[in-house]
Parts: sequence; C-alpha cells; structure tokens
Amino acid sequence: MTHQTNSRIEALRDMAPEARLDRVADAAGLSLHDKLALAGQGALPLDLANGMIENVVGLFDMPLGVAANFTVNGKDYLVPMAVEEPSVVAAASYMARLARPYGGFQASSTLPLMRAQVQVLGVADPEGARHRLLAAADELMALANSRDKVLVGLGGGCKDIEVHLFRDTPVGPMVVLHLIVDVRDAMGANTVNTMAELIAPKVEQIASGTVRLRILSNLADRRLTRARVELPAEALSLDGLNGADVARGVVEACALAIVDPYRAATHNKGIMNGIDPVVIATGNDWRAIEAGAHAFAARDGRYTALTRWEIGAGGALVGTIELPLALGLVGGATRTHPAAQAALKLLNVETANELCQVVASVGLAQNLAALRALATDGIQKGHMKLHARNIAILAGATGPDIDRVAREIVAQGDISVDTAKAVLSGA
Ligand SMILES: CC(C)(COP(=O)([O-])OP(=O)([O-])OC[C@H]1O[C@@H](n2cnc3c(N)ncnc32)[C@H](O)[C@@H]1OP(=O)([O-])[O-])[C@@H](O)C(=O)NCCC(=O)NCCSC(=O)C[C@@](C)(O)CC(=O)[O-]
Ligand SMILES: NC(=O)C1=CN([C@@H]2O[C@H](COP(=O)(O)OP(=O)(O)OC[C@H]3O[C@@H](n4cnc5c(N)ncnc54)[C@H](OP(=O)(O)O)[C@@H]3O)[C@@H](O)[C@H]2O)C=CC1
Repeated sequence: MTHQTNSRIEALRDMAPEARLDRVADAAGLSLHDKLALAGQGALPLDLANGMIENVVGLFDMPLGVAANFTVNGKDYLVPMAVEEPSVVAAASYMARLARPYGGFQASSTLPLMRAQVQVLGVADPEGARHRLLAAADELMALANSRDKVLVGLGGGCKDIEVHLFRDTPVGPMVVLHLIVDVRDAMGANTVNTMAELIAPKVEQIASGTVRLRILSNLADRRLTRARVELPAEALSLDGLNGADVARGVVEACALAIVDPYRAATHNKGIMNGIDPVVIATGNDWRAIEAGAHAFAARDGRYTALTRWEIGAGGALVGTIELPLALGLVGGATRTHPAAQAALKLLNVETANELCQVVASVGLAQNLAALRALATDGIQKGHMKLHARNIAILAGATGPDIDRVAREIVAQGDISVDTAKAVLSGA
C-alpha cells in the first residue's frame, strides 16, 4: 500500500531543522538515505555535479523548506521548496492551512502534450506545403515514433501534427510544422527535440524547402494544469478583519492584475514564488516553467494575471489558476540529483501530472497569501517579520542570537541592520 502522508504537523515552525526533518521524514515515511539527501548531507557529490554541467568548481547551497498543510484532490502533501526568499514557505503553508478544512485544492491536467517546431524556409507555395504536410501526417508521426519505443510503450509518443504559416516575416514566408507529443512522465524537451530532428529531412522533402530550427516550444499550451480553491468568507476573518471585506479586497487586487501588465508582472511573480521553489527542489527545469508561464500569460497579445479570484455563491472566495507546467519525474536532473529524488519521494507523487497539480495549487496558495496581505495589512508586516532573521544575520548575529535579535527588532518595530547591531551589542 502506498504511504499516506498527513501534511498537518503541529508546531513545525518551532522545531530546530534536525527535529523538523525527523518529523517530516516520519510523516512521509522516508528512508534514512532520503532523509540525509534532503538534509543536504553529501547529497550531491562533486563528481556527480561535474557530470551534470560544465566547468564545475563547486556546489551552491540554498535553503530547502517544507510547506505543510496541503491537500490536493483529497490527498495530503508535504511540499519541498528550495528558495532564498523569506516568508514564501510560511505564506504557502498558511493558505494551505486555511483551505484544508474546506477540502483544500481541486486540480486537474490535460494530457502531457508538448510541442516541437520544425521551421521550413524558402517554400514557393506555403499553402500547398501545408496541405502536403497534413496529408503526410500519419507517415510523419510514424517516423517520429519509430525510435522512442519506451515512450510509445507507455502510451505516449507523437499524437498530432499542426502546420502554421507565417506569410510576412523579416526573411519571407515560413512554414512551421508542430509535432504534438505525449511525453508521459518526462518534461519532454529532449524527447521532442530528438523527434523533430528525426523527421526534419522528410519535412524538407515534402515541403520543398529548407529546414532550419528543430526545437520544442516552451509555450506548452496543450499541457495545462488547473487548480481551484474555495474559501467561505468566514475563513478569511482573521485578526478581527471582516472576511467578506478581505475576500472583496483579494478580488479587487486581482482585477488590477487582469487589466494592467505592470501589476500582472508582480502578481505573477508572487505566483512563481510558490511554483519555482518546488520546480527547483524536484530537479526540474525552472527556466522552462518560467518561460511557459509568462508566454501563456501574454497569449492573447496582452500580458495578464495567471489567476482569477471571484466571489461565488454564498459569498465564498473562489480562486483559480491555469498555466502550462512541463514537469517531469524522469529525465533531466530529476533522476540524477539525489536530493531531487528525495524531494519527489517526500511529495509522494506517482505521475508527472500529479506533480503539476500540486505545483499549481502551491502557486494559487502563494497568490492568495500575497493578495490577502496586500488587501489588508500590506506586504511588509508579515514579510519583514520573517525577513528580520536575515537582517539579524547581516548585523553579525549567529546561532541563537539570530532569533533573539530578530524578535527584538520586530518588537521594536524597526527592522533595520542598525537596530539589529544595537540589539546585538546590548546597546
Ligand atoms: C508571512 C505570513 C504567513 C505571516 O502571517 P501571520 O498571521 O503572522 O501567521 P501566524 O503566525 O498566524 O501563522 C499562521 C500560519 O502561517 C504559517 N507560518 C507563519 N509563520 C511561519 C513561520 N515562521 N514558519 C513556518 N510557518 C509559518 C504556519 O502555517 C502558521 O500556522 P501553524 O502551522 O503555525 O498553525 C503572512 O503575513 C503572509 O502570508 N504574508 C504574505 C507573504 C508573502 O506573500 N511573501 C512572498 C514574498 S513578497 C513577494 O515577493 C511577492 C509579492 C507580494 O510582491 C506578490 C504580489 O505583489 O502579488
Ligand atoms: N527549451 C527547453 O526547455 C530545453 C530543455 N532541455 C532539457 O531537457 C531535459 C528534459 O528532457 P526530457 O525529454 O524530459 O528528458 P530525457 O530525454 O532524459 O527523458 C525522457 C525519456 O525518458 C524515457 N522514459 C522512461 N520512462 C518514461 C516515462 N514514464 N515517461 C516518459 N519518458 C520516459 C523515454 O525515453 P527512452 O526510450 O530513452 O527510455 C523518454 O524519451 C531537461 O534537462 C531540460 O533542461 C533541453 C533542450 C531545450
């Protein structure tokens, strides 16, 4: 039987990192080996790192936190997050805690379909080439599927072909063939690139042109994940605030992001605050996720918000997110980096789509945390309270002094390095 995680761990925030790791590993049923990998202890040996990229000189450490309280589609998740910014893990955990009594997050995904583009130049009859390529679709798909027996055996492989025409480009007309490939549990870049290169000579011959680019598109608009959360207004009645007012404030904050690209960029940055850390912790390609998310946000020609917040029946706050997520459980660093492997075991996801659904839910939770703070106290109160520990470190605090100095500067209401130095020196 697969392990059932309970993502609600009381007082997780108050534990020392070692005790926290013990509790998290127990809750997720992790082995000692995976526990050590999450702790970063020898997780990535230098010779392994040297095999991953070029000109390696060392390793670069980042804090790995665990967001608690997540329930997605009725299953609990402890979510690994590799991130340098304070308040991100706390904010995600907080919103997941609020959503938990109301069923948490509901999420779904399309099939994991990626696109590869084959660019053909110098075609005399672009319309004719389009027809010839579409007529040869079965032959082209069979050729694309002829090498990757494993993927095809798993039910994946090339499933469709599209042909896009650009009549007016700086270098004349262009025919661009798209391979639509079900990449199953892979991110899929290498998979679809290999297919695009394989079919290129045949495409060249059929289109009577010259093939240049053969590469995936990071605008993975046929690989979408959606998540939804619904909170009754009373769930938002915190610190004496009226829940209905908070819900309205969240909707109004989102409205600006929908119409104004200046706000949308920050709104979406807040969403990526939740998404990127999970992508990084699981060894996935965060540049691909970023590129896909922002291209999707601008797909109608105007950059807009990736989430929507509405007041639903009975005054409930309803939040939704939809974005392309090309995440894998195989391929890239997901299988080579021991800490990424341990992070995936902590998450206890069985398919890439399940991972995408958790990641989209974390993005939605993160957005709610930011909008709730912005619509009420402002971002600085909660964020700076947690940033105070960084300020204490900057002021020279070490060990137990970090928390002591941070508590004191928060209490004094002056979260600055000067005040932290004064507290540290006992002035
Ligand atoms: C920061 C909080 C959560 C504090 O909020 P609070 O009211 O002080 O929290 P609390 O002490 O009442 O705790 C509530 C829960 O939050 C979590 N929590 C709380 N503190 C901790 C902690 N130390 N360590 C771990 N977990 C913590 C934890 O789950 C806890 O429940 P518990 O499990 O204890 O019963 C809140 O003010 C908040 O959500 N603020 C928003 C923070 C945020 O969005 N940060 C992102 C960085 S800002 C940015 O880059 C993006 C932005 C904002 O520009 C995007 C945009 O504009 O849209
Ligand atoms: N623009 C971009 O975003 C680009 C990204 N990349 C990089 O590409 C890498 C990801 O490529 P990706 O194709 O995912 O990696 P891989 O090629 O390493 O993995 C995919 C392969 O794994 C095998 N496989 C085994 N089990 C499964 C399964 N359950 N589901 C799917 N495939 C399975 C299949 O092939 P087999 O038959 O061989 O077993 C499949 O082709 C990342 O490192 C990314 O950074 C590269 C180029 C461009």
